[in-house]
Amino acid sequence: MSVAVSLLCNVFYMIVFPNCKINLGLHVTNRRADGFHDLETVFYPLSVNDALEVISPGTLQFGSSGIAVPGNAHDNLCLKAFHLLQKDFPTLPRVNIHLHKHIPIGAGLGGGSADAAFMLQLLNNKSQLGLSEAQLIDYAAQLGSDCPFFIANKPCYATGRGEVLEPITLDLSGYSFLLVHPGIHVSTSWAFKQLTPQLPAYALREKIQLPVAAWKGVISNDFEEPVFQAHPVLAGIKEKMYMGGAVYATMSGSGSAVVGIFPKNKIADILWDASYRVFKIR
Ligand SMILES: C[C@](O)(CO)[C@H](O)COP(=O)(O)OP(=O)(O)OC[C@H]1O[C@@H](n2ccc(N)nc2=O)[C@H](O)[C@@H]1O
Ligand SMILES: Nc1ncnc2c1ncn2[C@@H]1O[C@H](COP(=O)(O)OP(=O)(O)OP(=O)(O)O)[C@@H](O)[C@H]1O
Repeated sequence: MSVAVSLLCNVFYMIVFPNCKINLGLHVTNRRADGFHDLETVFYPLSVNDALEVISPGTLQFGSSGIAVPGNAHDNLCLKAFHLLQKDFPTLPRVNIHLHKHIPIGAGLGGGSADAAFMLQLLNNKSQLGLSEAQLIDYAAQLGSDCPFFIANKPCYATGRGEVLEPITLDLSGYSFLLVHPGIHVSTSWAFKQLTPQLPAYALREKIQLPVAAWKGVISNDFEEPVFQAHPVLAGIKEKMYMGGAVYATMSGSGSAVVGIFPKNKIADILWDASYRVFKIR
């Protein structure tokens, strides 16, 4: 490719909409020597989205609007994704990034991981880096345990740290979803420390294929016990969802978002505290 064509390829304006995930079942099975834990879970993508805008070439800049992202902007996962690729592709043109943050943070919805994974994919496509899905998953795993899932971004049974992904057939399009985040920020590393890893009492990989109506009391999230104990309001949210007709309800990841699965277009009109963030995905 000539220099002129290669430069042209790197001139782009792009907006993508990173989505969130929920965990359906989650078991922490082993504490590892590297400080992480082995787990098994089923990841399911849902359409609550951020907006990620990237302009190239530019001066390397990051700005955000919407929900305030805690911490220093230099540590934002979007920039970390850029720097990670730049290490291996030193000629990667600098980009101007704007993130509009809509996915609640510290909610177990993987929003930061989604932003990072979408950034990797965008740079790979627009700057024609030629990375395969497997290579992108390797990069994503360096940015966070939830991050590789968003490269696949389809229902997956996950093991390892969360990066060993096996796509599964799980179509929940016949249901509506209610996501409630009461504003409690749960630290993921704190949540892992509350658990004693153990082998699960049932095979999640098989039980997830049962009808959703059979999941209650079968498919569980190990984090619910300690996180509900620390924040009893969360158990109340889950209970309200069942009272409102949810077919299944669970906390997502290490919390604190609670998700209810309802019959299609039959999400109950539950009155929530005005400070809660409530999302209906019909
Ligand atoms: C709880 C889940 O959301 C379930 O999908 C994920 O396991 C969390 O993934 P994540 O937020 O991407 O987590 P990371 O950013 O990789 O790690 C944050 C911290 O959580 C703990 N951590 C995370 C993932 C894992 N498999 N074992 C861990 O022990 C570690 O203390 C780590 O320092
Ligand atoms: N683009 C980003 N969006 C959100 N958080 C970010 C971002 N970049 C860095 N962070 C940092 O990551 C932390 C957690 O982000 P995230 O929203 O992925 O957590 P979470 O909802 O608990 O997800 P998980 O399911 O991965 O635990 C925040 O406290 C924030 O400081």
